[in-house]
Amino acid sequence: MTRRQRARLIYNPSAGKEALRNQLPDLLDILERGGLEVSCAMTRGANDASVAARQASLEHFDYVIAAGGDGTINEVVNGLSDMEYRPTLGVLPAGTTNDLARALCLPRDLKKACEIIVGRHAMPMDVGRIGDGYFINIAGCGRLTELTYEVPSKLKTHLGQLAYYVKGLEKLPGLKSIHLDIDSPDFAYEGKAMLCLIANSNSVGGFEKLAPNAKLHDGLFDVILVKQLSLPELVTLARLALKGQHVNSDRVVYFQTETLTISSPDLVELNLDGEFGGHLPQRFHCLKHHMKVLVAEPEGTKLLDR
Ligand SMILES: Nc1ncnc2c1ncn2[C@@H]1O[C@H](COP(=O)(O)OP(=O)(O)OP(=O)(O)O)[C@@H](O)[C@H]1O
Repeated sequence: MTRRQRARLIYNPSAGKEALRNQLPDLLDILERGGLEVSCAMTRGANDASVAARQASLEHFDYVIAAGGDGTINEVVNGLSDMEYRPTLGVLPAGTTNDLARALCLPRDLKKACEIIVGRHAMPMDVGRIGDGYFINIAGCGRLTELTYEVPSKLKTHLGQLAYYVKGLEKLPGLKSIHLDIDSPDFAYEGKAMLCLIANSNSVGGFEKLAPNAKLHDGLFDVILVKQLSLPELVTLARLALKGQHVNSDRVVYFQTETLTISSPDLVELNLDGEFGGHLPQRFHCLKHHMKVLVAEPEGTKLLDR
């Protein structure tokens, strides 16, 4: 008799609008009926998801299911990325923005997302490495990126995605540029910038066209640098970004690369998948196909063809 495959469900009960708490029994039922033997690990605070993911790797689970927002998925990927054996990742998008789930075309409905997990259709996914840490969607620097971890969790629970825009509007008038020195085999830049994003996926901060050519499995980062600009120019650019047309602006530099170094004479904070990720200088590497992730069968095939 073949053994049932084992999954460790790592869930953050505080993520998003706290929908996981009520739905957990139903979700476990779908996973079990789909032939998975599931055990759970609930997070209580920072780094718990990383520790639980590492443990699941040591115990040779077939799958690790990350249930929460991008912060929880980031922790799970950080826990797994250094391990020799990396279970296939499943995602239950229970956060506020859910950038990875958007990039993977996963449904927001958690029951439907469980159906996709039991379908067991895996595709390869790149992971970004920076120092001894990892990211899946995005690394960013510039004052605008700092707002993502300044949004209080209570505000996100009540307002969802809107909480980010409220915080963004509050910050806009005081926004200052920073000096960046970017070096890569594909492009170099030295000068003032409002923002620099190193994208692994096409969905960043809920904007699905911010890095329009980014693919999760191409082994490349899409780098988007916004040069110094005035407040009205920034508003115009944000409007273009909704349609993916900002990359044609002369205020934007857009290129793809496997590796790059960013430094600055200023004290510049880094944002990794929406959380604080240390300071510049840093070297970034895109680790091609470092993980496997579960997706819907026709969607996953389309994603690979894109
Ligand atoms: N039980 C818990 N109670 C409160 N905070 C928690 C708990 N477990 C984990 N956390 C914290 O939750 C954060 C990650 O949240 P996550 O990204 O999953 O959801 P979110 O912030 O609602 O969604 P998004 O990242 O999409 O905005 C981490 O900073 C982690 O320390």
